[in-house]
Amino acid sequence: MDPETRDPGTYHSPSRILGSIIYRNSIRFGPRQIRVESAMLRAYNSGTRAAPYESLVVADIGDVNVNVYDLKDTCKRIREAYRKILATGCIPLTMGGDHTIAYPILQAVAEKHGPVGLVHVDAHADTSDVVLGEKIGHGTPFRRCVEEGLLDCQRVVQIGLRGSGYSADSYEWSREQGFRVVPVEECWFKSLTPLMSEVRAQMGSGPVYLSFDIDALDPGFAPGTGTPEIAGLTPIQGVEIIRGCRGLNLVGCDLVEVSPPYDPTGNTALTGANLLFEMLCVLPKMKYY
Ligand SMILES: N=C(N)NCCCC(=O)O
Ligand SMILES: [Mn+2]
Ligand SMILES: [Mn+2]
Repeated sequence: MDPETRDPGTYHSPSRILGSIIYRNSIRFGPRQIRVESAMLRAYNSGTRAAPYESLVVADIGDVNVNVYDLKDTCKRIREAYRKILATGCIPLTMGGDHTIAYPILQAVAEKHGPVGLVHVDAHADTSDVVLGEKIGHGTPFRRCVEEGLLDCQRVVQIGLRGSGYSADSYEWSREQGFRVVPVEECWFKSLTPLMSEVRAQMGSGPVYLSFDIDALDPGFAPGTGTPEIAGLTPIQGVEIIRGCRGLNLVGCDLVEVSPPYDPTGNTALTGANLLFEMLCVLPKMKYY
């Protein structure tokens, strides 16, 4: 389709290689829709018997005042906001927004905790150096984090990676840093509970950040996202991963890339809300009946 005749609401841009990258935007409306769908959540976790509201002080503290016209300024605003949030002793659970937000959040997290472990659940490694000419974007956060020493690379795992890539081995850079890479093919047709036993051993007792890109799930379950990739994880596997984080020294979590315009049933936002609840239920000092 001729770039000039495309629907102005759809963002296309020639890639450096073939075709074009089609990024379905409006991710910034994700938090609003996740809040709407979170109305269905109850107080206790029937699967794990966790009682989050008996264990912790839990609050929705609202949105960071981002700059929708300037991504770099938005990152600065997020970093400054999270410095203040973390100074209170809070463990933030963040709704994205696209995966760019993990970079400024981890800048603030590492300032407080030092280089942290990372459980990264995603279809994409998000370790590109430059995408569409930009160093800051949702395809580059973890490259920037490594460059700035924010991650304890031997304690990083990336789970669910898949899809077409910019090179034959899209995960080479991750492995070169010392990350454990778990491509989706190693997840197909199996419970991820055994994998999470290995991840807990890898993470040890040090601080860990959990970053969950909703596009880790198969688009049949979570179509409302900007860069869907087929043959993904099931919601059951997503829950297994999060529940497998029980006992880790979690210092922060996020759930990113929910795009409401592509989520007509609301199921993607509903799944995001439930995954965030599961994250709440594995935080340190949780009471279980
Ligand atoms: N959805 C996230 N976080 N990243 C997608 C990157 C897609 C790309 O660079 O082509
Ligand atoms: Mn991502
Ligand atoms: Mn992704």
